[in-house]
Amino acid sequence: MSEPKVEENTTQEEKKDSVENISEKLEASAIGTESTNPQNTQDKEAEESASADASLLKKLLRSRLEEDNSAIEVERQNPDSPLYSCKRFEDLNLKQELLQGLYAMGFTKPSKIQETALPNLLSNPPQNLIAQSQSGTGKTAAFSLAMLSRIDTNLLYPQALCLAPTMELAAQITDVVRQMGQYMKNLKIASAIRGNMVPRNVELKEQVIIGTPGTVFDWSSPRINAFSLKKLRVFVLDEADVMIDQQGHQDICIRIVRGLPKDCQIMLFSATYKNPVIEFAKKIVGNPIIIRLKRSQESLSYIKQFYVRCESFETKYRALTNIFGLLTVGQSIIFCQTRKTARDVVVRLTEDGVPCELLSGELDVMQRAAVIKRFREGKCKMLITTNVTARGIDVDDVNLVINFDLPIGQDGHPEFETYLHRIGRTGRFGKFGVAINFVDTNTMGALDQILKHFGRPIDKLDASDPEQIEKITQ
Ligand SMILES: Nc1ncnc2c1ncn2[C@@H]1O[C@H](COP(=O)(O)OP(=O)(O)OP(=O)(O)O)[C@@H](O)[C@H]1O
Repeated sequence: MSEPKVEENTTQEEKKDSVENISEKLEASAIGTESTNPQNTQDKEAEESASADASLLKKLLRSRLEEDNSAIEVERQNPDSPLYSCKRFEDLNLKQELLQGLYAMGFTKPSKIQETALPNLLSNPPQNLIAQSQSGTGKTAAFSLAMLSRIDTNLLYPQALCLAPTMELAAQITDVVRQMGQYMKNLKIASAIRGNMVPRNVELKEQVIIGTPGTVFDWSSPRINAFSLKKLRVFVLDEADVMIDQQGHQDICIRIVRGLPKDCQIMLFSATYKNPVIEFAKKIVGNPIIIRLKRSQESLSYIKQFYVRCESFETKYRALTNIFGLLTVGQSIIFCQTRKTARDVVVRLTEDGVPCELLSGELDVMQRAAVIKRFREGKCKMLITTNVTARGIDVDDVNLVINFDLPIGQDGHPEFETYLHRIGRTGRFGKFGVAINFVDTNTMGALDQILKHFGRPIDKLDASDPEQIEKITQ
């Protein structure tokens, strides 16, 4: 049996128009693939004009990306923005070594959720919290600071536990906590994800455990007995709505909550909560402070949303390759509804010589970790995936998300929360992002519902029109 994977730190270290002709226009500007539509081969001029559009767009996007830092400053001055704050980290009563960690990460001011949640989270006696804040607004940093503030690194046993729905997300949180706690002496972090094993009946020395529910529960069970829930001071549920709403996760999460001592602080964080989920959460979390967003605040104004009308896999695929010719700045994520579609897209792109990688549940643990690592490092620029990557993954160079398929539930209705989480992979912490939805006759109604639900514009996209292209970057 191997040792647990341990992260150790010592001293350093809406308005909707009908879209009809975008795919034909895009077909004329296919880049990296041969046009398969003979009607379009006639028009060489269209190709040249599309290529000029492409370079215009690239320039605009580049300048937009360069403006990002000042855009964040502008957001910070706007009281309606999720990045607005009137406090400084120095006002939040954080330990000196945590402030150092924040400075090392380049964080200068807290975001709204951080300045609102942290005083509550750090107060004594500890208070429970159910918090909502838009994607990419610093929830992870908020609860990581709270966990690190509550632990005593002189005590060598688990005191803080954080659960996340996927191992990629758990690994990402582990990274954030490690960076933030880099100046805390003796800090040790254990990563409880599938594949990491621990010896039986030997208490872990790590003060923080971050993992997925199954493995964490296993480690705490009498069979493994690697830590005691009863000794925890802080318990965090990230992506809390899915953790308490999804079969499989729910049972384990509830069993873990029931095993916690009465004075253990419980924090739930997510960008989305359905009302019944909040009601249920209130029942399992004693006397919580609740921070909620109005529906109109849930989606971010700096993620521009568009849609392209495509009636088949072929037209979607052509639209994809053409848009890609236009939007090659930074990195992108393409969401498909099924593993099969994701695989089919990857196969086609690969045949056409377009570098991309697949990340879906059909890959094993090691393969998934390797793909996400390459994506994070920028070695992979285009990720084709399913909902497995919809939540939480934070790669700040992602400036384009494409919904190759809209997220539609088995009941035929759009999955609003999944939509928001997917598009929230771009537009991180005030950065500019673009989300493009491919819709056909069957899903146009779902797009309409998404538009009405969030009350944000989802504009018609016509890539042959320079004005429209310019609109993308405004
Ligand atoms: N105060 C801050 N100053 C600067 N950057 C920050 C700050 N807080 C967080 N960030 C950065 O913003 C990005 C998004 O933060 P984070 O991943 O915590 O968002 P989130 O709200 O948890 O997102 P999601 O809802 O997608 O899980 C990260 O790259 C993080 O490093």
